[in-house]
Amino acid sequence: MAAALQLDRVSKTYGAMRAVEDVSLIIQPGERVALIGASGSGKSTLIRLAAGLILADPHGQGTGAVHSFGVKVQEGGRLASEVRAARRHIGLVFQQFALAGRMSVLTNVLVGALGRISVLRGTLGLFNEDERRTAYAALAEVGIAQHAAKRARELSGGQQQRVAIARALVQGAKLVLADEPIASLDPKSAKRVMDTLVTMSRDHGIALVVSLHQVDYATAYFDRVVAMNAGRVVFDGPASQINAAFLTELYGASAEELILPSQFVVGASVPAEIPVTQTVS
Ligand SMILES: Nc1ncnc2c1ncn2[C@@H]1O[C@H](COP(=O)(O)OP(=O)(O)OP(=O)(O)O)[C@@H](O)[C@H]1O
Repeated sequence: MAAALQLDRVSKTYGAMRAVEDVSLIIQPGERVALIGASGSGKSTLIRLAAGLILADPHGQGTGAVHSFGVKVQEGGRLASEVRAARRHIGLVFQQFALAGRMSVLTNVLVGALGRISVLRGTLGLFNEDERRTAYAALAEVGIAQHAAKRARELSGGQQQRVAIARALVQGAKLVLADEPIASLDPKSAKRVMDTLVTMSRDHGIALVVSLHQVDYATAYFDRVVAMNAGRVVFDGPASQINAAFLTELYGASAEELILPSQFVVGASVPAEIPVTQTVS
């Protein structure tokens, strides 16, 4: 089967700043990968490139290409003609909860169905009973069905992230790209959102790429970690290899940003070197 995500020699330059430099990456269907790196290392840019939200630098034939499940997203600095088909199976979860705050939670989840229904029906919000049932079931799956009728903005940050996950489920996403989904959340909500993302991936065989600042979450929830520094992939391997000493080797002084004392233990695989200030059962 084609890779869930394949990046071939992708770069992105902003003015004189190389945000992403010559990155090639393959994520298999159903695979879960944490993308780590200090602030400014290129994680968000890489995720946006993967989703076709921004264009890679034009490099010529065969480079700067992004494919998802064999469907081209972009190549050589141009969006592919089939990008809409690719986006249909790519779910997105962002740090800033990208929901329509005034609309109901259920409607926000139904937006996930828009790729499959007519523009007119979607614009008028004419979702049928089946679609509503599916959206409701997705909300139940992420544990917030009781909030279906509320306006999205009335929900907490963690609950809003779970709405975004439910939307990806309704979309029928086969790949979910989550850009710092827990950056604005308290530790308890962060754990809940990570649990929900990983459960969604496992239960539905959805490939998952999550960019994270907090390395302890990466090691607790993922088998594979991709580490970026100054736009480049500097490590791609088992999470078990990641500890404070290794991060210092990779990042020097900026490793501190990634291995700040955890607020709580998120899993047994938190590296022993990371000081833990408080334990929550
Ligand atoms: N739209 C933009 N215009 C100019 N420079 C940008 C833009 N987006 C990102 N950059 C720069 O590209 C580099 C990589 O940024 P990016 O946001 O991808 O990093 P990041 O690892 O996600 O950081 P953070 O963890 O702080 O979100 C940074 O130096 C950033 O300032």
